[in-house]
Amino acid sequence: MSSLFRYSRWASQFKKSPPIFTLFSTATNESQPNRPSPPPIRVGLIDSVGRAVFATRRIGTGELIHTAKPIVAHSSLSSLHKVCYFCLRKLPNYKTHSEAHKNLAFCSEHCKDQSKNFYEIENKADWSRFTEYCRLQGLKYPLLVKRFACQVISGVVSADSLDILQPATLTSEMVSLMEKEFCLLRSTFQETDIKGEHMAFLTKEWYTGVLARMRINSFRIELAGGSYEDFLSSAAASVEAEVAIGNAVYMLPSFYNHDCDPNAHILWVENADARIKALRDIETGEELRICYIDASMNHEARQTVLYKGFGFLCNCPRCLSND
Ligand SMILES: C[S@@+](CC[C@H](N)C(=O)[O-])C[C@H]1O[C@@H](n2cnc3c(N)ncnc32)[C@H](O)[C@@H]1O
Repeated sequence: MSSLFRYSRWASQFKKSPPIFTLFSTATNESQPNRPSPPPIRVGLIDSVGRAVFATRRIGTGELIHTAKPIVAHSSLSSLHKVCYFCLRKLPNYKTHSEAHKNLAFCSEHCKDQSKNFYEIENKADWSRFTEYCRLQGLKYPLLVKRFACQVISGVVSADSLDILQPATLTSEMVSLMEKEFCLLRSTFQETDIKGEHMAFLTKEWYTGVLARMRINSFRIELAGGSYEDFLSSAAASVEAEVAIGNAVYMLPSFYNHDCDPNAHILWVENADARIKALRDIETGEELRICYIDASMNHEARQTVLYKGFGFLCNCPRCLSND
């Protein structure tokens, strides 16, 4: 099946839905008053961009709209032994690369416990060839797919749990370039004692489908330094900076569309838990948008980066006015 066909089949699922639908209930639960209130947002569908996030009440500047835990996270290769395997929190006394031994470290018993099952799966294999290949090719998504595959094998997530996310359209050239990393991933698992039936999902089609979703929906995690006020002044992270501690995929943040003059912002303070905050006052019913790129670039450069990185031509008001 061609990637384009797969994408149009994915997109047509949503055309069958009413124009605007609510995926996440925002009603307060009066029978459980101690439960935190649901976030003041709903996910709806609009013609120009597909799914989108809307405010269900007025949201003030600087308000924390919601937090989100990753579905899957992986440290960047340069941070591999410097951050917690599970939450990517910086470790106080990390080992240097030459000292580092095979096992990765945790920041707490809680993180160790949360990732116990898939950490054991990952630790059964020798990932040195796979990791080296990713390092040489400058690849980050295969590392996320590897971690996700370990989660699937361990049974903590199902193999189709990312299917709801929008996939990138992959050219046949991109798909053939993935052959080597896919083969390395599969052969690394095959060298372990993991039973074949637990790896039945690990086909090339599954790999490319997951990677296509990660290309569009994964976030590069940079911890916010300084005060939140300092951070508000910088609406977007630089795509090229070397300060990322890792990458992660989330569910709800994946429904936020891009704007070159956003009203919301995603940030990370101490680990991979994301916080979505309002950059300015947002009215009830207004769409919430974040900025995927460095918004200080000029119009042409922004369009190029968005098209190459995410495959879309930006239709935000700033771009439509050629600013
Ligand atoms: C992370 S997803 C956002 C949620 C997406 N609309 C959905 O239905 O899943 C990013 C995709 O949304 C669309 N999109 C987001 N921002 C856009 C914009 N400013 N202009 C045009 N399309 C946009 C593009 O198709 C892009 O690949």
